[in-house]
Amino acid sequence: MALRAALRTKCALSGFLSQPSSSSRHGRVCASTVLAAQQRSNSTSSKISVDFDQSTGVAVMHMKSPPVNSLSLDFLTEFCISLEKLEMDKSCRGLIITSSLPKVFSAGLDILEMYGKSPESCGEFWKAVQEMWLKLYSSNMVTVAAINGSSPAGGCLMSLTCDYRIMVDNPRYSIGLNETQLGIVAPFWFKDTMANTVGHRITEMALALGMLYSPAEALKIGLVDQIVPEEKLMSTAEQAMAKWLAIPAHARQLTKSMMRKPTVDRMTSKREADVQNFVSFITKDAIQNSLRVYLEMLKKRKA
Ligand SMILES: CCCCC/C=C\C/C=C\CCC/C=C/C(=O)SCCNC(=O)CCNC(=O)[C@H](O)C(C)(C)COP(=O)(O)OP(=O)(O)OC[C@H]1O[C@@H](n2cnc3c(N)ncnc32)[C@H](O)[C@@H]1OP(=O)(O)O
Repeated sequence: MALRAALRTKCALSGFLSQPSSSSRHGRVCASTVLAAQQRSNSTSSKISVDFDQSTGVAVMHMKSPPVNSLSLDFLTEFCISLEKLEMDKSCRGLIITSSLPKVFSAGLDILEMYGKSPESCGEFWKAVQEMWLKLYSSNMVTVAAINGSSPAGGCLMSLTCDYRIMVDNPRYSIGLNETQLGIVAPFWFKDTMANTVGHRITEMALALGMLYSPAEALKIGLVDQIVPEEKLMSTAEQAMAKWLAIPAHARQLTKSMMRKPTVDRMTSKREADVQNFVSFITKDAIQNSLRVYLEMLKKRKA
């Protein structure tokens, strides 16, 4: 609860839509850069750890919530707090998001947060999902997803919010918005985020069929930007980051805002209604039944 209270306070202070402005980090004299004797810092919470290299201004966020980095309320809360801290540190210009777990980037939203829960819990959970999306999609930092494992549904959404996606070329990994396979529906802002990346028609078909793509297929439709062997993932992410950071920050940030603001505005203007929609949808008996069947299928597949 303390974490959630901390997050609420931080969010109230910073707002969600940090627009690039004359006070953006570009060109600022940065106290932490000047004063820091230590070039690297590390912060760790139970589900996230962050390595920040002050010499490059790039942080690497490692998701480390076994077994599958599912996006539970606690995970999302820690994630948003870490993100907010980096966003407020003007010496941090870039963020690489990756997983510390083998085989899985993120299994998406934690199904157990949506199954058998009260409407109030579901509402609190959904607000945290919205917040993660808003913070990432409107971040002033350059964001790179280093996708080192499967990344279905909410995991795919998290990747899609980044500026650039690099995935390990392993055909056993998959990525996509597979919600319909669970008997649920990707909300409009998941759909918008994917359509902004791969276009309307591909999104329509992908969402309707709940498609999960191999890395090679994902590259072909533009769902990821690059595929690389596992051992080259982080060096490629660093190279991509350097390329994006070489662009004048104010120009890059204004361009990002110009491209993403209509989508962000649409979501923020419907935020409350979206929570109500989610709660009334997910608590329906038929939807709860679909989630139960899906959870059983996951367990059977394992056995
Ligand atoms: C017009 C009206 C519209 C209204 C619309 C309004 C609102 C919208 C409504 C709803 C929107 C919801 C959006 C939902 C988004 C999501 O992200 S849903 C989650 C989707 N995720 C998945 O389908 C992934 C499922 N998992 C897997 O496929 C695999 O686990 C894997 C990620 C590929 C990893 O495989 P593997 O390494 O083999 O691990 P296991 O399968 O053995 O799993 C280990 C344990 O983890 C549990 N688990 C897996 N995924 C999840 C998850 N997402 N949540 C919770 N738990 C998960 C799995 O059951 C195993 O548990 P046990 O060890 O057996 O206890």
